[in-house]
Amino acid sequence: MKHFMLPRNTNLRDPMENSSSPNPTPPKSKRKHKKSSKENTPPPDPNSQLSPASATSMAKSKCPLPPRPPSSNPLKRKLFTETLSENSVSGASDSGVKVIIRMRPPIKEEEEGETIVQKITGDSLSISGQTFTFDSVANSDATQLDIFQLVGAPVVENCLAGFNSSVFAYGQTGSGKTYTIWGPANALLEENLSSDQQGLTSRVFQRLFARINEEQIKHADKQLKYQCRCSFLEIYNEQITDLLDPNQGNLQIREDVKSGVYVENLTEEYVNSMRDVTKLLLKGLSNRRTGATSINAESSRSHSVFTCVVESRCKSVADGVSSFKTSRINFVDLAGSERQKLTGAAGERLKEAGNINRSLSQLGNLINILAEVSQTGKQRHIPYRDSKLTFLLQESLGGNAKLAMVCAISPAQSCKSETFSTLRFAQRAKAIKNKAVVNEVMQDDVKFLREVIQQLKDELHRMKANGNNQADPNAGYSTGWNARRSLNLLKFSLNHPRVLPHVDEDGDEEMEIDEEAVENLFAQIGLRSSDIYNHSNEVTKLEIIESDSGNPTSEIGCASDPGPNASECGKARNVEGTDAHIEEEISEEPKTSEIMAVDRVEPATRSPNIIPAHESIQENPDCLTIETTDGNSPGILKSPTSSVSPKVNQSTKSLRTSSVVTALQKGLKNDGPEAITPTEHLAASLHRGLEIIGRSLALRRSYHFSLKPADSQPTIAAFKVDVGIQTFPQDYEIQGEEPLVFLCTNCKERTNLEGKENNESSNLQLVPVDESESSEKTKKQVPKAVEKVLAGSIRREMALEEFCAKQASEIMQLNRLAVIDRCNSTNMKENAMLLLGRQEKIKFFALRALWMVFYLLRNSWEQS
Ligand SMILES: Nc1ncnc2c1ncn2[C@@H]1O[C@H](COP(=O)(O)OP(=O)(O)OP(=O)(O)O)[C@@H](O)[C@H]1O
Repeated sequence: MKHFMLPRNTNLRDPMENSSSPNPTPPKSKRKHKKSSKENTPPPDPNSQLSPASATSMAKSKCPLPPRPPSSNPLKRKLFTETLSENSVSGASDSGVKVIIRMRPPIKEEEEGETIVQKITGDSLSISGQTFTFDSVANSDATQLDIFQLVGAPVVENCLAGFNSSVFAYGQTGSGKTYTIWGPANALLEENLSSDQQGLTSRVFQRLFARINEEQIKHADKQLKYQCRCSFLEIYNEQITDLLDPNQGNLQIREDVKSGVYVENLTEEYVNSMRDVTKLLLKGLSNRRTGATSINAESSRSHSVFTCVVESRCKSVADGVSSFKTSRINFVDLAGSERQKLTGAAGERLKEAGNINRSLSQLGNLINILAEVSQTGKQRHIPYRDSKLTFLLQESLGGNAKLAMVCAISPAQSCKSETFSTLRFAQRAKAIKNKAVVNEVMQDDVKFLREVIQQLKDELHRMKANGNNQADPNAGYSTGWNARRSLNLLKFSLNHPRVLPHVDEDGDEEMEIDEEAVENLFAQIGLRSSDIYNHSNEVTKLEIIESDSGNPTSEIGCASDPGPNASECGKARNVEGTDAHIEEEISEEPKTSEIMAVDRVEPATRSPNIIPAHESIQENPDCLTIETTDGNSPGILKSPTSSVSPKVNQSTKSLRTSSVVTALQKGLKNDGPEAITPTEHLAASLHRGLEIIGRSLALRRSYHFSLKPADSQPTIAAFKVDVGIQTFPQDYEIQGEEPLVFLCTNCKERTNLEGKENNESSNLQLVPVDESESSEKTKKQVPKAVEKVLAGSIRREMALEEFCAKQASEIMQLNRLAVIDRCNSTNMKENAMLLLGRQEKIKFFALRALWMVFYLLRNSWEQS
């Protein structure tokens, strides 16, 4: 049951903790929870013996109650089902609605008339030659005890087992619903407690208290304790009234993720004995709206719902682990359907009848839909909110509750049409499948989740601390890094080992281009695309050459250590077989450095429009890194080499915006204390990069990649646009004079690059080439290669984003479960995920923007 009529936050509270008193402290609520001082000594049980099934159920249980359950709250239940160990969860049981037909004896006026309903067998009847079959058919001579044994006894055992249960009485006015559920009013009086007229509710409570007593004695070693609290309400003309405090009218139904559906401000009172319950029943029933109709002198004009929440706690003798169970029993006496013609209702009665019929028709409609869903498996909208009744009782209708429907009928010919209607309703109700689960939480589970929450809190604090430390050049990176660690932590905590989905980076799928988005991007960074295209007239052609010869020029960018010794980053490693490509994956251990292969790039003629990397780094650290291995190189264009189809190899994976942030923050440090956010850095970088590219585009320069043959001439240093890689041209030596040696601070490996074989991946170079010698094919290949690089990165980022979203949803579920320790960490953890999401979004945005720019470039080249 979805916490219907339960005060907020009461479901998983532990009122019995530290309480040896049989009368625990009432929950905090506007509703009253009156303790009873009565002894929990059940009166003699007039009802029949325990069912064998229940005895078996008890015997099997480790604690006296059946297997461990998910929570009654669907969200909590889901989380438990998904995250906790097998033995802590019992599966949901699909249970059909139990339908019992009860035929009342003919009343005086009907005695002379014809009886049209005949019971055929224990579960079937016939009416006007038509046969109907249900779970049970109770003839007019069936006693209240018979009905208790059919319906009430299972309710008690289910309740003790931790299942929610509901009993609905449905039928036309005067058919015996009230009689069945409550019994005649005088049967509730103390002197008549053993009367055979007693209604179902009284009998259930008698049995319940007897069983509770029995179980507590039997499992005293496990400190088994029970606690019951009750509420009583009516829905009259679509308004809810508290029958235990009728001054509280027009109560509102609320729903939240923690408590499910409940009635705000509804009185709840603790009950420890039959006497307590009787008192409440008498009080509530006397406050019910009744009225005389031609069929029933005391007709109920409202739906009334009596609810009892039973909570239990026990401790396993073996391991000392406590378990908490919560179950709920609803007794629902529906107002009777009536035909105005038949009842002769007028005035207020007529208005009531209209409301009653409307409400019952909405219930019928809901039952039809639920029956259809159960039979066909089709997903449909279930209109629970059509009426107060269905909204309030939604958990009983197709949800987490075992439902029994007692359909009362009259045998009289005059009621034929109504009886048919009731039987058809009963048939449809029979088709509904509920999913009742045992509502139990183990202390171990609570402990585990508390630990996870604490870890997440700590992680969030660390992230925040790092994120706020703008002056620290490492801040951005470490924040990003911690975000990854958080994901790992989550992955670990939630016991969901998973890796980022593999993305084929070299895939050739076309990416969708949003021209408008490109324009927006330009606008955002303060440029108009037209400005860019009309910027300059110089013609230069750059080519990325893949060299497999000696003298490979490689840069190993130390992306992860942009601190004070950042200049040491980009230290030597043998390019071959080194970390030429960095897989962007979540690893359990933090990586202290990311080493990226960058190719030596030689400048063409030193165009004023092309900014050397070292200048750009010194003058404007925010720009995209354009590096040169030799800032002093003469501006001689190298003869183009024959082009080979470019391979976007592993080095392309070095396009990482996480490094951008790092690099930018390094620059930030050099620039002084002024705090610039990573987003601003990114925007500035894009601005600068686009400007450069735009100028080149305006000059109708062609960029393309080629594979440089092994025997190619040493290239002259040129510029290379390498997104997100911090370069340190000052560390470069002119090729041929000194071996190029770079050492990463972290790995401290020193490798002489000279004369070593080059990994293909490290040899991408951007060099000026003669346009005339470039083939059309090559022209197209250049942007395509870049496109692939960017597309791959974008896909990877998208995958990461998707992963983050999944993790976020898991955290959300975890947050919902956080009711267990009443921690207010929901927002914190959500913020954490937002933070994670933002990091990834920045990267994704940057890559996407660059990809768009290159796409435009390609178009332009193709056109030219
Ligand atoms: N099984 C029964 N045995 C004896 N009397 C019965 C039985 N069922 C109903 N009655 C009597 O029939 C009358 C109408 O019953 P009841 O008030 O329970 O009908 P109802 O379905 O609740 O009607 P309404 O919907 O108008 O409230 C009552 O006087 C009740 O005592």
